[in-house]
Amino acid sequence: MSFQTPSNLVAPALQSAVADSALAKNTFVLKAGLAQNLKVGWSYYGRFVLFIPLPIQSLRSFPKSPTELVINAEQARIAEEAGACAVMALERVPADIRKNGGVARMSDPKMIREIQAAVSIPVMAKVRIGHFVEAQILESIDIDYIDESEVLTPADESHHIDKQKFGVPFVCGCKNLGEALRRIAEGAAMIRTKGEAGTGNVVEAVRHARTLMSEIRKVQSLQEEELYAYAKEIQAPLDLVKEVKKLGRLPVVNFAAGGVATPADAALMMQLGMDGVFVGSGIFKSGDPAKRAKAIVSAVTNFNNPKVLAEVSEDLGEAMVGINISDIPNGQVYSGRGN
Ligand SMILES: O=C(CO)[C@H](O)[C@H](O)COP(=O)(O)O
Repeated sequence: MSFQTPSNLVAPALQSAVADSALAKNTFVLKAGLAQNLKVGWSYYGRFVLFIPLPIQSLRSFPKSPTELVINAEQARIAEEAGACAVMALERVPADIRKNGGVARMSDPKMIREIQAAVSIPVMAKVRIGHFVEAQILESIDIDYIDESEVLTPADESHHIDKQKFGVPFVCGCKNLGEALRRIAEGAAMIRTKGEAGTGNVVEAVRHARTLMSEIRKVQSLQEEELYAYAKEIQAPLDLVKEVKKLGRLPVVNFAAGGVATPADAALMMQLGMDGVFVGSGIFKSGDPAKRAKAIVSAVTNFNNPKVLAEVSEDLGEAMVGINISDIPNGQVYSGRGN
């Protein structure tokens, strides 16, 4: 496998694409070009990108009131109009998966096709950890990216999907460097922190980002001969540990995910060194998803500018209420799934 090194050359193009789409309300500028980039394995540097996982039932029902949690067809484009570079098609945002319980599986392909038809930006969809047949099905319907996600109920407690066998790129979650490198060795083209999805609580995403970044700094400080023992300690392939030392970062794009609920949360994750942000429940469980989505896009782009962050944080309406991690019942801590 060859690893794609982030290329700063592509960053300005991507940045302007996001800015353009925010300006040109109904003009969707992140089209095939970006999809192509996604498919060739994230050969660009996605620092200014925001992903907004999109609840799929939004295409099927209209809200009964402004605070209705089910989102309508218009809102299917919220993410796109807000400047997101991709959407994640799923039936329920993680907060609802958490609330409803039961076994969470890959979404109905018909529903995913509806999302593909509704937006022009790339569409991602989730499979259960280890469920390679769900991945084969998604690949067959030309999904742009597969998320092998701990938010769904794991299908295999010991094995992740061998992602090298697929043409479609995969994203996987991690809590630390060892986990990230194991997923990359299996073929993941993108990594995200796991955080604790559906809680509206950023604390776990922060923990995972800090752990990952400090372990990357540790690798950089080690001498070559010390890498062997460290690779063994974190249970990661030696060649990838060496690659991290050389690059001073993961060899693939790394986004924050799980619990981001405010523009400040998104900027926090960016300042901690993430390349972009996934946001789902924090937007679609808030009082004004459209406004919050735009604000979060702006926060990701202007993550180092407190004045802009203050402006976009104003008057956003009700935020997602959120859950304290200590209140999550045993077995419902998603970040512990699939190590
Ligand atoms: O796809 C994901 C994980 O597979 C989500 O992007 C992520 O975890 C979103 O969580 P939240 O709803 O808390 O924003």
